[in-house]
Amino acid sequence: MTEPLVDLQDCVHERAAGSDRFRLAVERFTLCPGDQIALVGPSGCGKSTTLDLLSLIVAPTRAGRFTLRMPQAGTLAGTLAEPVDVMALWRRGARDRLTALRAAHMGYVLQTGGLVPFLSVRENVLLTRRALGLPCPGPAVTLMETLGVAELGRRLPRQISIGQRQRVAIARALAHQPAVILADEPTASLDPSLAEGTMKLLSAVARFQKAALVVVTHDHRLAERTGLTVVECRTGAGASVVRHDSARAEAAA
Ligand SMILES: Nc1ncnc2c1ncn2[C@@H]1O[C@H](COP(=O)(O)OP(=O)(O)OP(=O)(O)O)[C@@H](O)[C@H]1O
Repeated sequence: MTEPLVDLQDCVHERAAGSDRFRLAVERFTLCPGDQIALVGPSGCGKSTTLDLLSLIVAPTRAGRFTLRMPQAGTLAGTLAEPVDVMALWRRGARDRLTALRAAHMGYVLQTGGLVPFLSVRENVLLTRRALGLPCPGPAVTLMETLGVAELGRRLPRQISIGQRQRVAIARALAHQPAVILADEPTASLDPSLAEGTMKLLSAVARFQKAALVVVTHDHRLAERTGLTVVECRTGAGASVVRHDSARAEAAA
């Protein structure tokens, strides 16, 4: 059985804004190498919050288990290192360690690209590689060619189209070869024909790099056409619930 990269069990995140209370219960969530998941559900159900939990940006209020087991440096989805107890890191307030884990092993694609406006396309793509001290450009050249943005390297983000910006954002998220790619509505700002091509490219490059992919999307059908496993964030009595156990799904197949 494949070992999960991410393993959450009985994880709860609660927040209050004024008199509004929000409660998200991740009953179980495992993410294995090669998984490609689309997280869908009604507006406000907690899809982005789930992504923020997975990307170590938001702390769980409590968790029965929250571990990360990432590939050892330089093995690209090969041998997995010993599990890291993420919940223990949050309890200890070890934010530097959480930030380092996120930077080394995760890539994040935002809805509107989030590119640094005063850096060229090439420097945007290389940003995380440089921060991690990895050789540059490394695999970024092939990645930019695959995503059709290699010719745009010298331009600034404002000098390219919105569709190109999203493909640059995908290149940036993958350039340091993270084990996990998280994307929040990566095609929402694109027209439907561009959205389909971009989602399929994201899926293809993630598969090529052997990274696991979690995409938040409103477009259930696009997720299915792309071949992503659809996981629903359900709203219930007083809480939203997410459940996905890819390790079990594989065992049952
Ligand atoms: N920074 C915040 N402070 C307080 N409440 C927040 C904050 N961000 C989100 N929320 C609330 O938390 C709940 C979950 O929000 P979240 O963004 O995770 O939902 P979502 O499913 O991604 O929504 P959408 O599909 O509309 O983007 C909502 O009730 C939202 O209003």
